[in-house]
Amino acid sequence: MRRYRNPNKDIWQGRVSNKFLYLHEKVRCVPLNEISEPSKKSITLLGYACDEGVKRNEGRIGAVKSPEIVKSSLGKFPNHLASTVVLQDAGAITCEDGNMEETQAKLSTAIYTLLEKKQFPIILGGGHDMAYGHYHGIKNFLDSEKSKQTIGIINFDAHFDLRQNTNGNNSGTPFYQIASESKKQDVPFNYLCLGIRKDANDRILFQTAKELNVTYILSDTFQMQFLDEINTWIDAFIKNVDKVYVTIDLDGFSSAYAPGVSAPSPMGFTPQIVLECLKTIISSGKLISLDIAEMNPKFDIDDQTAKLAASLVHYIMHTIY
Ligand SMILES: N=CN[C@@H](CCC(=O)O)C(=O)O
Ligand SMILES: [Mn+2]
Ligand SMILES: [Mn+2]
Repeated sequence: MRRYRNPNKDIWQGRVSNKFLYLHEKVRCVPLNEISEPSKKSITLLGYACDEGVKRNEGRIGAVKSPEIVKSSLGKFPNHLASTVVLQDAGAITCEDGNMEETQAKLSTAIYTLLEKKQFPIILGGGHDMAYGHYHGIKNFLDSEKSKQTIGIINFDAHFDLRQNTNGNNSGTPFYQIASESKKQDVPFNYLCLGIRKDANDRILFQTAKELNVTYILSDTFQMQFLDEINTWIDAFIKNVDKVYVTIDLDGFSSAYAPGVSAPSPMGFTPQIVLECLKTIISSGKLISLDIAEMNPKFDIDDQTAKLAASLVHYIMHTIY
């Protein structure tokens, strides 16, 4: 299959217990075209091995290699999932020729398939252009169901990623593209950004956010001492939509936690506030799919960012089921 790599079982290694104590012992490698409807609850991990969008956005490339590194870190973590929960690795969507748009389309189709097969998808990027394909997969799936359901996008990020795509699409344009298409289709654009840095978004981006009615919390208030108020904003946002798509850009975390990204944030947020917000989002029962973007192993230190991404996946898996 073009733009697709089968799961590689060699990356799933670690301490051997023979009692499913570790996630590498729990995970099943299942190619995308063999994913079937589960009798139990099922989580599928899929890579988005593409940093073409980062390259086009003049960022530091390297994220293409991240999905397998995050999976490999996760495999060494303990497994506390119930035996009734299935965990699958479905490989990765790839981009060898610079055609990011076709890779996004391939991701969209993969998301549609995963949702149709009643999986909870966790997508590991790759650049944040992943969000454009991911959103479309969710939208196409919901549109195929008879009831019209609305999607709320919650983005943990230092950046709005609302750059206008007049000179092409890249890792900084996905939510602008979604907003423009939503307007044309007369579909609401529900976008909540958590952790926006004033020193990392220019005036045009703030103006665009205002015009598109984007709700956002700045990084200086996206902190544990404001948790009650933050939860009030999240609850109000979720109440207004049918399904929630969460996207976590690792460059929103302080570079003390996430040095391995294209655009680091020394003044970024903490893992604690993100876990609290994820708990709130998951408890709504509306979370349909999730991704983690922008991990760049080339700039990681002692695998800290890979482990942070793996810890987020670990927390999410153990909180949804
Ligand atoms: N994915 C988004 N990237 C940021 C990059 C910022 C930077 O290079 O400092 C953006 O376009 O805003
Ligand atoms: Mn970002
Ligand atoms: Mn981003």
